[in-house]
Amino acid sequence: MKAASMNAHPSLVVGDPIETLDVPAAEPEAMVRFERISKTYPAYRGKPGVNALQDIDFAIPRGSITGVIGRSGAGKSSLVRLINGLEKPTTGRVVVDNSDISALAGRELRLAQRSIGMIFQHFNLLSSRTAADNIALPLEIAGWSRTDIRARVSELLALVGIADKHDRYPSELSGGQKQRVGIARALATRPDVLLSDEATSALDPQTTRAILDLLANINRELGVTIVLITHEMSVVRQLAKEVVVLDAGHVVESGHVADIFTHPKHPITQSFLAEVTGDSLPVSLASRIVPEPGSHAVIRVQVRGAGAGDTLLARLARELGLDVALLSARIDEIGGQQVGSLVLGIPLSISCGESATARTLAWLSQHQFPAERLGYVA
Ligand SMILES: Nc1ncnc2c1ncn2[C@@H]1O[C@H](COP(=O)(O)OP(=O)(O)OP(=O)(O)O)[C@@H](O)[C@H]1O
Repeated sequence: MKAASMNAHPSLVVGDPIETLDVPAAEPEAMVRFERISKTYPAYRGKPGVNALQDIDFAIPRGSITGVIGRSGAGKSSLVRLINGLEKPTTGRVVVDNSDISALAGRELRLAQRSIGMIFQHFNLLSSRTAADNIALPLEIAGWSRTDIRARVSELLALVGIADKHDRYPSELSGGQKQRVGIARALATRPDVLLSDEATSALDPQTTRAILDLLANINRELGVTIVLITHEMSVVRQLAKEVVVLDAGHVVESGHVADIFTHPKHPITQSFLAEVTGDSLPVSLASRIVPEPGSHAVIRVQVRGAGAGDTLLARLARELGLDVALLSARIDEIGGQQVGSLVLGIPLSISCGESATARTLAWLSQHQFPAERLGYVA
């Protein structure tokens, strides 16, 4: 096994700090590092080869919860199978906890895989085993004694909140309870990394919330690095602090969730975001917006940070002398930060006219508030 330099790709570690400091902040230590990865599935029985991943070069910080989001076929599963060594990269290497997992095979690979747990969309439990026996399986394979297995399984059932389901078979459990068994089984051998492959996609919103809360607790209390593979931005928003956006086998955007949510650059990220933040205006306001000048110009402004919306209104009044109307506001908590958008009405009085709107847009741009003009209200 080869130890790799932590500084091999300093600009590519996901999660540069949000604040600008005089002294460059220390780079977070990587738990998983993709180094110039490509993955091509060869042509097979007349089917053409597939370039599933190309130029993948980023790191997942130790102890983080990192979301990997992409549409179907973007390469998410291929990426996750490279982390646990189920697939080998065509070029490049995958370094997990300072070991090149792509170079391991046989017993060495199986040992490394014990420190990487995985949970699945359809839970993958054995129907003929009880909850306790499903959780015990990886411990049996690892050669634990019966006494140690019994104690560890009880501990794990309590950890995931289903101590009373010890003797239940999967068919007697709800989807959420089955996923709790899956999580307990994945954590049995005390892994450093937990891979979640669409683990909440088959669950209803309330159960999804409970499972994501459980994963957040596990990350906080056990320090396990969590990699969340998903096609749902709402899952990334609820749980992840870092996000990597995959499209057609390429990383198109990566960074802090709050940054990506407030300044999405790539069209695919923008389309994911529209699904959760909903650029839609309240119906009563949307129906009043017209293209011809009326009493107010309507501007939507992105804000972030506690109290940022109030501060913005106060500054517009103080610095531009404008009596701005707040037409609609939406503030959410994303990646631990308050982010949202305000829809403002800028008065078009005879004295200020269009120039007030132009001055407001210039001021917002100068102070780095992303803004767009939506039209006018009468
Ligand atoms: N074993 C394989 N052999 C050949 N092609 C494959 C194999 N596995 C995946 N692919 C192809 O690689 C591309 C990426 O697939 P992958 O499953 O990694 O994407 P994904 O983002 O996980 O998609 P989904 O969300 O639908 O599972 C797709 O074009 C897929 O058809």
